[in-house]
Amino acid sequence: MTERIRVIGAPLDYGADRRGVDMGPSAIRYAGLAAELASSGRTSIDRGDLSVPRAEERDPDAETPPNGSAKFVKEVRDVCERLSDEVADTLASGEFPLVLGGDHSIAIGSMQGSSRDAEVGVLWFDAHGDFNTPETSPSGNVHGMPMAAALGHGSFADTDWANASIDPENVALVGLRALDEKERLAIRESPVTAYSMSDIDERGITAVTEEAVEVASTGTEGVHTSLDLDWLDPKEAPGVGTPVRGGVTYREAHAALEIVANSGALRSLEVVEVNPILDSENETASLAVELAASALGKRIL
Ligand SMILES: NC(=[NH2+])NCCC[C@H](N)C(=O)O
Ligand SMILES: [Mn+2]
Ligand SMILES: [Mn+2]
Repeated sequence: MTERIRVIGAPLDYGADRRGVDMGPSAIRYAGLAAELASSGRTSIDRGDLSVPRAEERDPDAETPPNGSAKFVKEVRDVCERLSDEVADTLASGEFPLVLGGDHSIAIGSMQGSSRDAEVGVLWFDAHGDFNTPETSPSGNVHGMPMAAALGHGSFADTDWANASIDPENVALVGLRALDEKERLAIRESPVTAYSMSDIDERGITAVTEEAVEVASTGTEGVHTSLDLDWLDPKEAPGVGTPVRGGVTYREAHAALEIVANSGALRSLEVVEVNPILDSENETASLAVELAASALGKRIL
C-alpha cells in the first residue's frame, strides 16, 4: 500500500439519537491522526469535512420522514451522496479513502462510492449488525440500517442513493452481540457471513478475522472496512453512543486490523461512532487513530 491517503471527514449525527458524534472527525484529528499516519510510513492529505447542516438549521418537515420509520433520512441521503462522490473520486485519483465519522449511517455513502467502479467486499467490525430496514427498525435511527441499505433491503430497494453493488456473499460481519429481533432473522436469512462474539470466544480473533477477510475478498477487487468503535468493549472505548459490554479487547482489535492490512485487500476504510461528549479524555478517538494506523500498515517492529 503506497497510495497517498485522503482523509475525508463526515460529521453526520442525524443517524443516531445521541448528539455529539458530529464532533468525531475533530476528535480523531486532535488525537494525532496525521502524525500517526506519517509514522506508519504513509503520506496523507486531509480534505476537511463534508458540510452537514447544523441541527439548529434542520428542516422541520424532515423530522417526519415519508414512511415515518427512518428519521432524518433526507439529511442522511444528502451527506451520503456527497460522500459517495468523494470516495469514488479519491479512488479514481489513485488515492486511498479514509473516512472519519460521524454516525454509522455514513457507511451507506462510503460503500456506494467504494463499489461504484469495482467489485468490492465489506468487512464490518461492530457490536451491531446495522441490518435493520425502515420497516424493521425499533428506533428509526439510520445508523442501525447501513448494511441493509447497501444491500437494498426493504424500502431501500427502491432508492438509488443507498443501494450499492455489493454481493452479500462478500460481506462479513464480525463481533456481533446486540441484534434486534427482526434484524437477527434478516441476518440469518441473508447470504452474508456473520461472526458473533461467541465465534470469537470459541475460535479466537485471528482465525475469525482471517476467515472474514477471505469471505470479503474472494473474487473481489478489494475490501471496504467499516470500523464502528462500539465493536470494542466499552471499557476500552467508552466514547460511543450505543455501548454494549462484552466486546473485543484492545489487543484483539489491533490483531484483527493487522490481519486486514496484511491481506493487501484493503480498498477503503472508515472509523465511525466516536462521540467525544461521551468519551473520557479523548481515549476512544485515540483508539480510532491507532486502529486505523494498524489497518494501514503500522507495525510494532
Ligand atoms: N451503528 C450503530 N451504533 N448502530 C446501533 C444500532 C442500534 C439498534 N440496532 C437500532 O437499530 O437502533
Ligand atoms: Mn455499533
Ligand atoms: Mn454500527
